[in-house]
Amino acid sequence: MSEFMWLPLVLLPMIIFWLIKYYYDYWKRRGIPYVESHPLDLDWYKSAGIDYYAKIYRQLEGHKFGGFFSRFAPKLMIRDPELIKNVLIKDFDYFHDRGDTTFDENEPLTMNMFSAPGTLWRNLRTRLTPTFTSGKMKYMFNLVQECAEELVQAVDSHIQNDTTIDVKNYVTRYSIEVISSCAFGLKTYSIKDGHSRFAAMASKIFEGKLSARIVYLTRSVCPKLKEILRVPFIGKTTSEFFLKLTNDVVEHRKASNSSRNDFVQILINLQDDKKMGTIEDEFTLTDDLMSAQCFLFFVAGYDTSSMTISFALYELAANIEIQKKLQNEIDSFMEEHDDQVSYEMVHNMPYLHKVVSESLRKYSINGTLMRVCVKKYQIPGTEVYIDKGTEVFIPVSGLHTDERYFPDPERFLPERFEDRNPEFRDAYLPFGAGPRSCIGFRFALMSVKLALIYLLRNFNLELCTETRYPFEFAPLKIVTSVKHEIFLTFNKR
Ligand code: HEM
Repeated sequence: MSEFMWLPLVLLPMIIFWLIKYYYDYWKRRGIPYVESHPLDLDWYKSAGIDYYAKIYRQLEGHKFGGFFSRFAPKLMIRDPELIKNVLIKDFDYFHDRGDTTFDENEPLTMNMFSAPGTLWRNLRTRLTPTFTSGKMKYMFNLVQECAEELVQAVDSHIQNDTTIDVKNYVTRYSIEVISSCAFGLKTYSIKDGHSRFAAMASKIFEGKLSARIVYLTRSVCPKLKEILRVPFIGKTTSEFFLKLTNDVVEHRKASNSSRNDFVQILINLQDDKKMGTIEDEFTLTDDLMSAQCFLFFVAGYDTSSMTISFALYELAANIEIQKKLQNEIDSFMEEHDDQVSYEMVHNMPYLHKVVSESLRKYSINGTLMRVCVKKYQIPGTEVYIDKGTEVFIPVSGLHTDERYFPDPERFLPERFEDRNPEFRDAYLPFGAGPRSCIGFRFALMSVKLALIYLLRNFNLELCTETRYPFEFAPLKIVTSVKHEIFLTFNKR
């Protein structure tokens, strides 16, 4: 036996170590400030986005941008509000894709506006923008209002026996009802019953099963793998449920020649309108694409809105003076309007708007915005180039908790939205910014504000012994959510 047999045993680990080090020195080699990392650093897996991106943001303190590693791959974080505006708005042509690796032409539901790249995204966004105008929101106002009334009834009957309420549970049921009603034209009775097939399917999408996490991870580390592995991102049952649901609703509407003021109707009209549905660039709003957009409205709208309402309710219970001030505003508006809530009224309540804005600041619903660089880009004012394919992150939760823009960031202070200077404005990104910002923000504000108006008009809220704070945020979710219940005491006013 050769005396050098041991050599590979020593050399191989050294080579592997060197290759890993070389890979993880990606940002160092490029002369860009960065956060040190290694393959065993699994912070991205263990922490919630709201905490994770704020931590990286703080680690890059003093730099306008910097590199980090997440999901075993190099990413770039842009910290400076001026540069962020360039990425999101001015130089949008370089960053029009989100780089969402869930997009898959073989999986109809993933072909939605959030995940779609390039031309498909542009086509969808252009066609669907008119769906979200104030005019269209007004049509849906009554549907959402009905849900807010049901929410009050459900809370009212709960507190007959027990004044302690898990607000997260109730407002999730409310949000499911709102979206199922406005996106699919369906009554699910989830507020009253607490259980519905729709709600069960919704929880399946978000329950973060290990298999879904593995698929998501492998796709984000190596997008090519999806062609080889062919494992669907959305489970078969969920996928079939939502595809059939939209098909049934569409067929029923067409067959009965009936119509309703909801998203599915707007999409049916869009499909029927030859000028809109099929234009020169041969974009056709197929049935599958239509289902994918309804599914997206549901996915994008239900957790985001319910968590926003839950956080606001918690803060109102924790800050009784703010709660009283908001109740006074609601009461005086109701008196002025003969106890009738209208779309205009909801949007003209200044203090309510500040309370919602502050909740969205303190609890960033998305810890980060994501973009992918689609062609080589020079960062303005520097000699640094971002390569095509680089994933770019905008650290919303970091900006929202930066003392420089929001003094005393831990404090819930709606008054900070009184006179917003431009610097403050640029650092505030709850709905993103630019052509790819949240298309549903008007709808979201309408449903969040209506729930708050109805609940505060009818109940006084207080913290109770079961209220858990600080919150423990759930890891690996796109939407910031709390792992546990949010208990509050409700008393009839
Ligand atoms: C409080 C509730 C909500 C919050 C905080 C929120 C936040 C966001 C954020 C941060 C983005 C990414 C923006 C960017 O990358 O610049 C986004 C995208 C999106 N949101 Fe929302 N959202 C909410 C509710 C809704 C609702 C109710 C809908 C639909 C009914 C909706 C539909 C969408 C869609 C379709 C996109 C993708 C837009 C595109 O890529 O063109 N969102 N949302």
